[in-house]
Amino acid sequence: MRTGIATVCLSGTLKEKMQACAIAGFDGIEIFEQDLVTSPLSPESVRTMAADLGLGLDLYQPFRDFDGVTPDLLKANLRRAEAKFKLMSRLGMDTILVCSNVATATIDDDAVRAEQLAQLANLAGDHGIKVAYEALAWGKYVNDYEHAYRLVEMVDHPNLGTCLDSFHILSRDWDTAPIEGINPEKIFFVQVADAPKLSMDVLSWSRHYRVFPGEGQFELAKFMGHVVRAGYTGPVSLEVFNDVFRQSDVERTAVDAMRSLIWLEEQSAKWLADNAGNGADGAAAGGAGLRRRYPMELATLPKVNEPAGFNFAEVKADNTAQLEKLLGQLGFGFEGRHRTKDVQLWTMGQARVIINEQAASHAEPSIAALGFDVDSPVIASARAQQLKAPVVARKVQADEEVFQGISAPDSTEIFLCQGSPDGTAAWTHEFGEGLEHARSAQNAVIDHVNLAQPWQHFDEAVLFYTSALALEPQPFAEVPSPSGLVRSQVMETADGAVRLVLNLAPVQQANGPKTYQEHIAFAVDDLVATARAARDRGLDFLQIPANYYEDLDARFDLAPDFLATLRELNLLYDRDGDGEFLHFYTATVGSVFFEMVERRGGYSGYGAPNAPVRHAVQYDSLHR
Ligand SMILES: O=C(O)c1ccc(O)c(O)c1
Ligand SMILES: [Mg+2]
Repeated sequence: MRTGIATVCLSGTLKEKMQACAIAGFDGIEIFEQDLVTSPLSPESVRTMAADLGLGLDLYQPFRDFDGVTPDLLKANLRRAEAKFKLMSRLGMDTILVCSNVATATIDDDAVRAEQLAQLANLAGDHGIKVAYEALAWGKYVNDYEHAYRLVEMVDHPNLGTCLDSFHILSRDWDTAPIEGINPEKIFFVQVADAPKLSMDVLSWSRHYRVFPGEGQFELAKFMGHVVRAGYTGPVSLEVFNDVFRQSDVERTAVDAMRSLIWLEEQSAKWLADNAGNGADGAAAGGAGLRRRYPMELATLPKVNEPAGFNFAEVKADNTAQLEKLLGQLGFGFEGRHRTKDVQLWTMGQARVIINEQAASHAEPSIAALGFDVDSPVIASARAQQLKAPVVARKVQADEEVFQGISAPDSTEIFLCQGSPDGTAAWTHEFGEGLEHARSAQNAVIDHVNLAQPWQHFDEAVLFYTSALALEPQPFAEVPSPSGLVRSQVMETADGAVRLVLNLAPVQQANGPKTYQEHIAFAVDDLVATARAARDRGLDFLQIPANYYEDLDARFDLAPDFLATLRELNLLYDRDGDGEFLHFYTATVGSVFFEMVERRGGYSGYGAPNAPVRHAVQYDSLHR
């Protein structure tokens, strides 16, 4: 698959954008007109620079408001087009995107449009230029890709084809199957963008909220599957208008973009394999089940299953006393120090927490690393690296387990560990004898981990965990908090063994308290007993307001004894059609706190109705 990206996706000058695209490994770019018009570089130097960087200049765009106009306007439009064709020959470019008329069309007649597009195609032919006509979702008369293609067929000129843009097609919910019926010679260009499903006017949605494939909710593998089956072999190019990406670090965004195409390529191949034998493919393949080859080559990636569970969580601090105290009070036992590193191991049943003492001085406790159980750490690491995940190097001694580590977008280190059927971890032998602690007899596992994401890396994080770790993004929620509306996105495995919650922290106020907090939640079988024991050990619970319990009673009509127990122990409660959920939180140290949960029945949520209470209490304690 030939990869591309429009310069409009990125921040910086044209030169910076081109360099970042080359570093990220793109085959070609679309030059967005504004980027050239505002550049000090001559068209000739852009051409040379692209050649030096090994970047194809695949599309010049956009040319607007051409078709369906009065004769006077048509004359002016053809003059404008000719100037662009001449410019393109200086750039050494041969394809221009013409989008359907939004502003100046006054004649709604396909015969007129076809006649005008034919004149444009003739002129383009004189300059050796190909015109890719794209239906904008908000085009005045042409806003549907099949309509745009009908016009291309009516004109039937070698210099006129169509551009398919997934956003314009999927935002309008157009059926994508008819793409297979398009003559592949007439698909001059394909643009891809994902988006969250939002209800707003489609122009605003398109201009501000597009995201890279895998970061939104569109069925892009299916879209691409139809494009591939149509027989298209040209560039598949990202065109993502996004307010955040346009102000983020350009090299980093280009890598995020490239990751999305590598992932989309794999997902498209998978869609084609899963859907072999239906639609046009069935007829071509001569029946179900036959794998066929398509003109477009689709690369695959090392395959991984979703992780089987958390292997460990690691918290880092320069002063670890508070963390040790909290874990001890929760019922964790100290298993000892590592033979060669300044780290401690604390466990409760199968929940393993590493306290890393190597943090820089004055570093407050924060979640530094997460280990996941995978079938094959080497294969999982190969996949992540092919998806351009940065590798984390950790020093190991000869007889120690080698961890395959990658760095997540928020710099959390992700370790891919060898899972074991009984949930134990071989590396724990590297830790010396611990002190005897009055540890809990209860089993525990890591239930979920909640990571605070910097606002500019949130979408990147969703794609990272989806593509590299095979977690499934769930629809995101918004949690009201005194410091803002917190966007919360659950990423989990189908069986719920791994649940990661990504929270977009509200922007930090200059002199305000820290809004950045994250936590590790452990599941136990008997939360009330765990809470009682923790209270007896002096645990500092997050104090839940009395109003909460009144509301709880109003909503759930709880038995008075049970309600009294919840109130007494600062427990929170939720219930749905599948089961019940009990949980409590510790006070925060640095940016970290812990949660203990008990799931009853098939409850699979996180106590979402209780999240605003937690946020409010934490905010309050920071302001005190
Ligand atoms: O928003 C626009 O104007 C615009 C321009 C060119 C495109 O290819 C597109 O999809 C949208
Ligand atoms: Mg487009």
